[in-house]
Amino acid sequence: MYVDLGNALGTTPGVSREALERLDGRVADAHERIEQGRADDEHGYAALNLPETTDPDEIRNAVSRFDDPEAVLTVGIGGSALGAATISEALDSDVDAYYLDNVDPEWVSGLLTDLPLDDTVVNVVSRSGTTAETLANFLVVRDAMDSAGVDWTERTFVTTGEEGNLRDLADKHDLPALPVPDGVPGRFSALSTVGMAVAAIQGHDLDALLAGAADEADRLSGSLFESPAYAYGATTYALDRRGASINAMMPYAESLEYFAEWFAQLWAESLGKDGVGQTPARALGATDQHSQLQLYRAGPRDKLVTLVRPREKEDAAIPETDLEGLSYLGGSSLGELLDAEFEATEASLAAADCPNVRVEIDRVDERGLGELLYGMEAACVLYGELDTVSTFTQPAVEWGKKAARGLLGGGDFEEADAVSDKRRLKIE
Ligand SMILES: O=P(O)(O)OC[C@H]1O[C@](O)(CO)[C@@H](O)[C@@H]1O
Repeated sequence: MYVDLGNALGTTPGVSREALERLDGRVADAHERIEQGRADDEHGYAALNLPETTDPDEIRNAVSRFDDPEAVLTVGIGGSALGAATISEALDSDVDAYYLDNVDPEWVSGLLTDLPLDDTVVNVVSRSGTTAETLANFLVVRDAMDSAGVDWTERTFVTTGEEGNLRDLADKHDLPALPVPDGVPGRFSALSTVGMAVAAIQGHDLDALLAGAADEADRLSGSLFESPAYAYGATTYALDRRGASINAMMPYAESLEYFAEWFAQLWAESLGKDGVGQTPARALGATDQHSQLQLYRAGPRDKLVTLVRPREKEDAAIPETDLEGLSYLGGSSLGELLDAEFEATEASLAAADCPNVRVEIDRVDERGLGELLYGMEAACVLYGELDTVSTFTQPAVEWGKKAARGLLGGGDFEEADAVSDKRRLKIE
């Protein structure tokens, strides 16, 4: 992973090189704390050990019984789906990957109608084993398989913790079960059993994913000027402290669209604590140049833009044309145009004094994804240390979970009654 901070220096909001040099002392202290946490396999910090602790053979063996299915359907939500989706959506495979990570009935029913259930592997993923959306979707999928005359126990494996409803189900029906890594919150689990089982079924190179991550891990050091991951984490932190409370993650590759969604959970759920936290905005280049860029360039000075691209990509020629005014396109290529758009957007933001950071990988392959996923995770951990937040918890999500369960009659939750139907001003 390569990071270029040039367009974050002296912008508005902006950070100076001197300020980064002053911050580097705190980066060194944070790095020491992170390394100690890794050495002690502490909750959360253990995520940064995954390049060594994830066993690709364990994953490959667990799914080896599913011989070349037409499709793999993941039933999970949040970190239990987004890591796998980021990897599978970025890479080509003959095995189609689908994700049920919401409980929209029309969407779920439509997908199950279209899926070849007799040739689909179902991957049910939940660290806690109790997430309502995941378990509800699993029950619906199992019923659809029953109705289709498919033996669901022959086509289902689970990835879950040692306890919970999902573990009980696996034990009861002797389902293949992968463990979730200890001490790794879901949003940090892409490079583990949670995020890599689908990649294994799709035939992707798990070792290259982990090798890319290991490369980035090897570059973590006591200075942001030596580590792309820390450079990104420290600079986004410094910009947030100076007013850039929004970070628009804008990859210039359709294959990285899911990566922006994964990044949003990583950044929001890790850093949004006790009244602070930089808001991730999901964007896509070049598409959002015709959508959100107006706000990024001419709106409030409260954001930075992260521009991500692969340095190499397969290309497609733009045919020559004699159409009036289009000669500049003909004979060029879509890749050249996309690169020109990337660089023009970068320059446009810089010309308007808007902070932006360039992040590049060699190409969107397993190694590049490993670097990018690990690099952003390490950047997030550093940011959390600098912002002195509890990076690896997510207590604020619990209220809504209990309320939803209470509203369904799954448990008493007075607060839900206290709030619902009180604050209404219905305009109908
Ligand atoms: O893997 P689980 O336990 O089903 O949780 C799914 C997601 O829900 C959360 O716990 C938030 O509710 C995320 O942190 C997690 O990635």
